[in-house]
Formats: sequence, structure tokens, C-alpha cells
Amino acid sequence: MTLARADRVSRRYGSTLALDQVDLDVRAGELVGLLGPNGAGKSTLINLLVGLRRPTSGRVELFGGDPRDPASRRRLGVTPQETGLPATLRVGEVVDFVSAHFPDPIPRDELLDRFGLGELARRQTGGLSGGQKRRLAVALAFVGRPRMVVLDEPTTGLDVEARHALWEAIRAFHADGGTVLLSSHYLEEVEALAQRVVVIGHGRVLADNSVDAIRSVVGVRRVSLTVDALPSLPGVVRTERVDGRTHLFAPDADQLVRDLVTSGIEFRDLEVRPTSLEEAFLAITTADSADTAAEPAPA
Ligand SMILES: Nc1ncnc2c1ncn2[C@@H]1O[C@H](COP(=O)(O)OP(=O)(O)OP(=O)(O)O)[C@@H](O)[C@H]1O
Repeated sequence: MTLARADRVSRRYGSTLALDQVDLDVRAGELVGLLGPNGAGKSTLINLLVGLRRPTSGRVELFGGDPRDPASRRRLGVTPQETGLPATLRVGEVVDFVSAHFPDPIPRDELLDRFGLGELARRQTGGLSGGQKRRLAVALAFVGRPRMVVLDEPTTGLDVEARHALWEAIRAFHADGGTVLLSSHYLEEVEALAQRVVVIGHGRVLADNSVDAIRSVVGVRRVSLTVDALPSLPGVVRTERVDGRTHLFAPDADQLVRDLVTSGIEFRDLEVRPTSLEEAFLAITTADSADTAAEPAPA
């Protein structure tokens, strides 16, 4: 069953085409990660799906209805990228205020404990740290026992411990049957949480698949070596030099190793390994930029 759907959705802001004919289905029980560089269109897509904005063309659906209709949003929890909390209210009061909108909210203490905020119940939100405010904003998405939560960069600004605590809360919600759509700049976050990854670049869906499939679609391997100078080698999509090591990214690592050997150059400490999602993601978006540069889209 599809809970959120974008069907050939485009969204323009003046002359900027933020989304270009995007299709996306989020099905019940899925945990979907939305990845893309700055300005790719992730927040725009999220805002359309949760009814905060209207598409320029195409259709969006939430629980089978129009996301702008409050009835469609009843089983939805959202944390937008930026949230404002009333500075003089205490944490517990903010939770009570939001809870009052739902028929069967999670009890205040249970919610605060789940998100590691139990000790802060009596603190005014204006005095919280940036990370504490962010955790509270994310916790509020869960208060009404939603069927689906949409989290736009939920862990931005959190330290490692707080991020992991939030991952646990998201995992627990998903394990109980909840559906999650989250965007993140932390690629290891999507790798750790999501079963399915949707990569967005320049307003288009570049890839929509499992984490493993995305790696194999990209098919890039990393060949690392210590070398003084390298000739230009066919098939290398990206080269990095880090701490005296050279990392070459190529779809056919076996051929690259053969080319290295036949080139006669001196190298040592050769290592070949699959790419991380981050590297796969960089390869997809870099290839997309190259395409865009080579073939400008028609006006
Ligand atoms: N309200 C707006 N007015 C004008 N342009 C906008 C507006 N919102 C977004 N854009 C533009 O639309 C494009 C997509 O932006 P969007 O915020 O959806 O990207 P994003 O992938 O969420 O980026 P980030 O990771 O930086 O949050 C960008 O070029 C952005 O400048």
C-alpha cells in the first residue's frame, strides 16, 4: 500500500526548476532515505508530499488524498528542515501543546525518554542547545502515533551520541511497523538506517533502489595505491589523493589493475575494495553534473 506518492511532479520557483518530473512511491512499512547534494530538491519534494507546498505540475498524494487536506495529514508526523519553538515555553509544555491535537498521543514522559529529553522537561526551549532543540523538534513528529514520519535532515547539528540515540528511536518506530521518509546529508546515516535509497540531483531522481543495488548500479570500485606519479588511465571516473595514498575509482577494477601493471609504473600497497554509499553517491551526482554540463537542458 502506497502512503505517499509523487507522480511526474515538477516544481518551479521563478526561473529555478527545483523538481523535474519526479516519481516516488513510499509504501507502508518502508524506511526510505532521500539523498542529494545541496539544492538537489530534497526539501522541495518533502514539502510537496506533506502539503506545505503545491506542485507546479504533476500529482502528489498522501494516504490516498491531497496532502493539503488536513484529513490526509492526520496519520503523518513531520520535522521540517527548520523549526521554530516558542522560546518561553518549557519542553514539557511544548509536548503537551502538540499532544493536544491528537486523539491518542504518546504520554509526555514516555516520548521525552524515548528521545533522551527526560531531564529537560522543565527547561524553557529558548535555553536549549541547538542539538537539544533539534531532538525536541524530531520527537514532536512522533507524538501523535503517526503511521508515517517525514524527517528533513533530522540529525543535522547533533553530536555522534545524540545522532545514534535518534537512529535508535527511528529504528524502533520502523520495527513497530512505522513508515519513514528521511533526508540526510550524512550518508552513513542512510546506509545505517534505510533499506531503500532515492538519490536526487538537479531536481531529478537519479537512482531509486536498495543500498546494495545502488552500489552495484554505480559499480564503482576503489583501487588504492602508493605511487609518485600516474599516467592517465582509461576508465577512472575519479581520483583522490589522501595522506600520500592515491585512490582511483573505476567501474572495472580488474581492468584498471591490469592497466596499472602494464603501464610499467612503480607502485606499492595496492588495495581494491567496494565503494561506500557515499562514494557511490558522489559518482552518481558527479556523472549527472557532467551530463548536465555536456548537454544543457532545453530552456
Ligand atoms: N522558496 C524558494 N524560493 C526560491 N527558490 C527556492 C525556494 N526553495 C527552494 N528553492 C530552490 O530550489 C532548489 C531546490 O532546493 P531544495 O531546498 O529543495 O534542495 P535540497 O536538496 O533540500 O537542498 P539542501 O540539502 O541544501 O537542503 C534550489 O535551487 C533552491 O535554491
